[in-house]
Amino acid sequence: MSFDSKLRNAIAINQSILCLGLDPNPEVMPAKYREAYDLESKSEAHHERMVDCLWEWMNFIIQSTADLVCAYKPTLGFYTAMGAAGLELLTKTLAAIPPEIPIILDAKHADLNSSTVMAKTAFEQWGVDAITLSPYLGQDLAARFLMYPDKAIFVSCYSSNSTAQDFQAYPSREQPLYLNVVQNCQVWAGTENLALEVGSANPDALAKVRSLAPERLILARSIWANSQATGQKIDNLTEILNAGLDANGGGLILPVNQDALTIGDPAQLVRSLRDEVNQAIVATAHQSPVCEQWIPNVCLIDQSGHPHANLILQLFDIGCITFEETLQASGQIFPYYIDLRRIISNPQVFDAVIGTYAEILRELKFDRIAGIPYGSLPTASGLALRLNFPLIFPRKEVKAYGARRLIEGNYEAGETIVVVDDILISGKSAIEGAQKIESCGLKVQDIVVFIDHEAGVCDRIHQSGYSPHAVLKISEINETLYQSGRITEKQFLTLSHL
Ligand SMILES: O=P(O)(O)OC[C@H]1O[C@H](OP(=O)(O)OP(=O)(O)O)[C@H](O)[C@@H]1O
Ligand SMILES: O=C(O)c1cc(=O)[nH]c(=O)[nH]1
Repeated sequence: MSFDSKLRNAIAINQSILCLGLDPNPEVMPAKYREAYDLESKSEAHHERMVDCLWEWMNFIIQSTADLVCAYKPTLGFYTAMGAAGLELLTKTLAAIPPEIPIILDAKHADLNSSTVMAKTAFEQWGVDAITLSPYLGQDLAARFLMYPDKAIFVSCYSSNSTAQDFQAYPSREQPLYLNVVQNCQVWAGTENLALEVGSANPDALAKVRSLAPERLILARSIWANSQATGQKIDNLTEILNAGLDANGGGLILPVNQDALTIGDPAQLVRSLRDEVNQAIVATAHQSPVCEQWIPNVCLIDQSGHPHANLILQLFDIGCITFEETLQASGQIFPYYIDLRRIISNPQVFDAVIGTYAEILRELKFDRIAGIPYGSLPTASGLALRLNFPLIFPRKEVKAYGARRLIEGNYEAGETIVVVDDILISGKSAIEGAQKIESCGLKVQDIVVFIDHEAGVCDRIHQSGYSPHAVLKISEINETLYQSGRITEKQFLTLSHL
């Protein structure tokens, strides 16, 4: 089962968004295990027994809390620090975790050279479901771990450590590096495979990350830093929930105070925290409709969200929608430009876009796929390979040399062709392409595009005798970008007045 499904199930079954660290730190070992541990530690030869003491402790924590948390998070450093015996302890601890509870290995891995083997060991040998990574090696590092479609990475984007401010807040409060990290890794992978880790007792950073990544899972850390002692209550729980929850009241994992590891009855502490958090979530959810109904001129994110919201944001982030006066093929000048040709340079986005076209094509009847040059040729090629259909394309200009063909690729007269284009603006390119195909004895019924620019273009396609299908309407893109804070009100209005 994928990390994403496992986590959702664990949240639902245990009614908990709490994640518990499994850190065998001898310094905070409870007295019950401490005595035996201290005794063993007096002798070098008794190293194995010391590890046994730590395992008994970890196992007790797991057995006490497995019905109260949505994930466990062992910190790799505590285990590797003990050498070979520590790795043995890790293996035993992982094995004690019930298979339905996802494991997030807190490795903060940051070494590119060892990343392939690390991914293999963590995901295949240890069987963990997710791993934390340091972001500064960039997408190359993440890519090694993203080779596993059922697993996930948590990109560590903000730390509560005060001296980390020197880096993460650089160069300015308005455009700090950590938000750059969030924005950048939005295009590395979809929401099922890439989550964010934010360590802060102060909800501000969490809120900023959430506004840039409205759809991502966030693992909050260090929220206990300002709370008074024994860990039963988080001082600013409501603020943290308001800052970190997504528009659907989910998408957030909270840590249990590490005090839970040190006390005699961890179940009681975790249960009372879980109940407190759940009540606060319900109270938070009750507040939202009131805001939505009564605050005028403020666009809040629609609770239901667009099913392709994540993809829309990724398209925006890779520069597919820009706001500059641009000459269109029709000769008109628009104050924006939609450039879907950029998707081919980002494999994750390209793959997701092809998936959305494929859903539509699977419902249609045709013999071959035709792409409209040039913009849609890569997409049509991707679809031909994904759906296992032959590909052709009408040439934009017929060459004065070579085979001088109007249609490239093989076909039989009378076959039905589905036409694939990226965007319908005036509809001219798609209609002319379909007509060229028909002029060679083929039939065209359906034209499938990624974006319908609206303003009557689908009517024109119908009037020319074809059926238009679009993954997205420009108005849906506009709404999603505005609700997520990606575009200003002025830009929203620009795209609204087509
Ligand atoms: O509906 P329309 O008004 O025809 O506009 C949409 C067309 O414009 C773009 O192609 P473009 O002509 O820029 O050529 P390219 O794909 O070769 O870049 C786009 O790829 C569509 O095919
Ligand atoms: O030429 C156009 O009209 C045009 C093409 C395209 O890909 N995007 C856009 O906004 N306009």
